[in-house]
Formats: sequence, structure tokens, C-alpha cells
Amino acid sequence: MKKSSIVIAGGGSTFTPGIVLMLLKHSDRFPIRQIKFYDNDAERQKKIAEACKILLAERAPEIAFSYTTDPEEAFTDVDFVMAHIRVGKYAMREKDEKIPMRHGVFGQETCGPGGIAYGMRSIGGVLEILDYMEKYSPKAWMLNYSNPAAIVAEATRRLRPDSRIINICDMPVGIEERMAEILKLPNGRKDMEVRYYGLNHFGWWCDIRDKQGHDLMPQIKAHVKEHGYVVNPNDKNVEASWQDTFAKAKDVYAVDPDTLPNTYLKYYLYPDYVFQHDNEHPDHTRANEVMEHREKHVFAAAKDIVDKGTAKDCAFEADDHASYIVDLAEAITTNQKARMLLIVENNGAIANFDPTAMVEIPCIVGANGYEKISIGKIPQFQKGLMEQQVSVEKLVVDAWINGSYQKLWQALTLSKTVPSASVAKAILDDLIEANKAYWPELH
Ligand SMILES: NC(=O)c1ccc[n+]([C@@H]2O[C@H](COP(=O)([O-])OP(=O)(O)OC[C@H]3O[C@@H](n4cnc5c(N)ncnc54)[C@H](O)[C@@H]3O)[C@@H](O)[C@H]2O)c1
Ligand SMILES: O=P(O)(O)OC[C@H]1O[C@H](O[C@H]2[C@H](O)[C@@H](O)[C@@H](O)O[C@@H]2CO)[C@H](O)[C@@H](O)[C@@H]1O
Ligand SMILES: [Mn+2]
Repeated sequence: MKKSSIVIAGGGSTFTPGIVLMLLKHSDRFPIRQIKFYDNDAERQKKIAEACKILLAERAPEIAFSYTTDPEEAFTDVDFVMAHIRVGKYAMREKDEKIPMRHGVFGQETCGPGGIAYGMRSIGGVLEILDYMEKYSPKAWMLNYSNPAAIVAEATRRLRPDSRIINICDMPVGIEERMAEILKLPNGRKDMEVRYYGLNHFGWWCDIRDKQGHDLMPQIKAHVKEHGYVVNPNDKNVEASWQDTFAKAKDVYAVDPDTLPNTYLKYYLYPDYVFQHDNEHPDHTRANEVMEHREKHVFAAAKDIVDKGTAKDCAFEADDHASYIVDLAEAITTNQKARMLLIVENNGAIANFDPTAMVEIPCIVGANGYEKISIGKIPQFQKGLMEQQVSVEKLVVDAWINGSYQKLWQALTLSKTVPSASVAKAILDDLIEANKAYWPELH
């Protein structure tokens, strides 16, 4: 079987070790000849890369490994670019989450004003690495995790319509794993076949069946009605804020019991609850939790490997976040025709929704990319919510392309998470100040 060459863009990411371990774990179905890391922060990347260098030398010496900040070195001779950059890093995520709070609106990484600010930073960064890929490895595929995936996907649709980029998200993967646990399915989520529709971080399951075609929705709904997506309330491996999110799915589900919701809908259906909950500790948001936990844990594990000179018994862990990107790469490499949720241009897959919208729906993935599964007409409730949200995302891309203050004010004003045009303007003016080093100049 063909051996692939991969560059991980955002090599200094806290998720990089998990992806490397997942790649090694699945090397039988997706063999690799080369792994490279690319980042624009040499110091951050070096800490992760030097640890992964030791791990790979010990566990997979046949794989060529290198890391660089030089685009030509990074993007030459690759089959896949696995992209998970965070433009502005956690310092800017913290601002995305805290600035809206000053104005009575919740702050979040990818949703509401925080997601809009993040999108205005990410578009340039993702286009830059996509252009590097097309320059140095034009036949490669970019498998993009960089967030906010909805805005990044709309920007690449508009500005790089012919690019070989597939935008993905692992939130449905994580929720489906929980559904499978609720159902006690032996092979986890892979024992399910789902129909799902929406935008990224803004979607619903409308049909879930086992491989024999039996309807699994009633049993899952009965659980979610009582417990949300919480499986074990005492699971020490789940951070408290994530446990809250899984529990809140109960109230999100109550609004439309005909479907099962993505957890992110809580931000749009209960923005008041989220703000009140987060405003109990406005100086300590999710970004602070991630810096105190995941970032500290991953970089401490990397340092431990380098200090000891071995990755034996190291604390690096693979996670489901990584398996999805491997599934996608394998499906393309082996023309597997695997059924996967992707963020793709609608073009009629959802019959009564904007054909140019980037929607998250099941696709069949093979060597030439993907084919969309037809969803048909969606209900008025979801259609109305999605039309508002997709318009926000499109206005953000308009603002980025045209350097338009007016369009970005409209995007914030239109968001279901912002109460008025005056609050939107106050948040916008603060975000402009904080993002001077990252956003295009607005006029
Ligand atoms: N799509 C999904 O479902 C999903 C799931 C998890 C994480 N993510 C995303 O993955 C990304 C990484 O997350 P993280 O928490 O590990 O972030 P992180 O800050 O730990 O790592 C991001 C890396 O990207 C680098 N970077 C920033 N701008 C860059 C640029 N212009 N070019 C090259 N490198 C650049 C940074 O230096 C950093 O090393 C984020 O965008 C996050 O939102 C997406
Ligand atoms: O607050 P964070 O940085 O921990 O998570 C934000 C991301 O959350 C989702 O990804 C989760 C995924 O759903 C879960 O199964 C597990 O793999 O961890 C991931 C990262 O926590 C979401 O899909 C991403 O877009 C967010 O960036
Ligand atoms: Mn996601």
C-alpha cells in the first residue's frame, strides 16, 4: 500500500502529539513514510517536535521526521497537510472569551463575538498555508481542523474555490462516541450510520441506525431527555466545563425533541444561561482552563521526554480528535468510500437552504475527494436558525475581504448571541483594538 507523506501545520499545537500517536496506531491501514511539522513559532514547535522526534525514533524509525518554520521545506513532497493552527494562540483566545463579557455577552472560542474575532484572525493564516501547499505540493489535500471551521470554510469557498481543502470538526465524533456508549455498541460510533445536517458547531442528528437498519434514536433520546450527553457524571477524565456542556444538551434537546442536537447549540438557544454561568468567574474562562490543563500537561510531557531522552512510559495520549483526521486521510488514500461528516458547499444537498452555504453533512469520501449525501428539506426551526447564522458567517468573510467595519458590525448585530446593534458596536470597537496585530484594517 502507498506510504504517505504528511506535514502537520501548527506543529506546536497541543493536539500534535495525539495526532502523531494516532497515526502510529493506524499505520497498518494508513502507512506513512514521512512526517513533518510546520509552525510560525519556532520555539513553541521545537518543544513538541524534539519530544516527537525521540518518540518516533523509538517506535517508528522507518518514518522520516523533521520540523521547520520554512514553508518550502515543510510543504514540499507531501500528500496531506493536516492543519490545526490557532492564529494568535491562547492569549488571543482569552481575549475573545473575555472582551464580550464586558458587554453582557458570553465569550467563546468559536461561537458569537469570540468566534467572529477568531475567524477574522484565522482566514489569513489558513489561506497562507493553503497557498504554500498549492505552490510546493499541488496534488496534496489539506485536511483542516483550524477553527473557527465555519468561517474558515466559507472563506476558502469564496477565495480558493478550486483548492483541495476539506474542513472537518470532531465535535460530532465526540458526541457520537457518547451516543454509542449510551447504547453500549461494541464497536463504538462505527456501529452507527447517521444522518446529520447543519453548519459547523450548529447541527442536528435526524436519523441514527445500526448496521442492520434498526432505529437507534428513541433510546438515545430517552437518555438525552433525562441526562443530556452525560454518560458518567463522576468521570474524572472529563473537565467540569465539558461535563456542564454535555449536561446542558438536555435543555437544548427539549427545544426540538424530533432531532438530537450538537452541544454547541446551547450558545445560541441559551446565551443568557451561558453568560450568567460564565459571569460567576469572568476572569477565568475556558482559555485559562486549557492553559492550566491541556497546554501545561502536553508541554510538561514533552519536556519529560526530552529530559529523559526516551518516550518510554511517556504521558502523550492519542484522542478521538486525532482518529477522525486519520479516517479521512485513509479514505482518500485507499478510495475507501467511507461515510463521514464534512463541511462542504451545500449545492442542493439541503434542498431548502442556501446553495452556497458551507454545511456539515454526511459525505462519501474516496480518492477524488467527496460526494455529498442528499438531506432533502429541513424543518422551519432549523432553517430559520441556520439562515441567520450562515449570514453572520458570510458577513464576517465579506468584512475580511473588503476591510469593512460596516459588514463586521452587521455580522455581530445579526448574531443570535448579541442583543442589539449598540452592544455589537461596543464589542466590535474593543475587538478591533485587541486584534490590531492580526485583523485586516477596517474602514
Ligand atoms: N475542528 C475541530 O473540531 C477542532 C478540534 C480541536 C481543535 N481544533 C483547532 O485546532 C487548532 C489547534 O488547537 P490548539 O488548542 O492545539 O492550539 P495551540 O495554540 O496549542 O496550537 C496552535 C499552533 O498553531 C501555530 N500557529 C498559529 N498561527 C500560525 C500560522 N499562521 N502558521 C503556522 N502556525 C501557526 C501556533 O504557533 C501553535 O503552535 C485550533 O484552531 C483549534 O480551534 C479544532
Ligand atoms: O475548549 P477546548 O480547546 O478543550 O475544546 C474546544 C474544541 O472542542 C471540540 O473539540 C473537542 C472534541 O469535541 C472532543 O471529542 C475531544 O476530542 O476534544 C476536542 C478538543 O477539546 C470542537 O470540535 C473544537 O472545534 C473546539 O476547538
Ligand atoms: Mn469543531
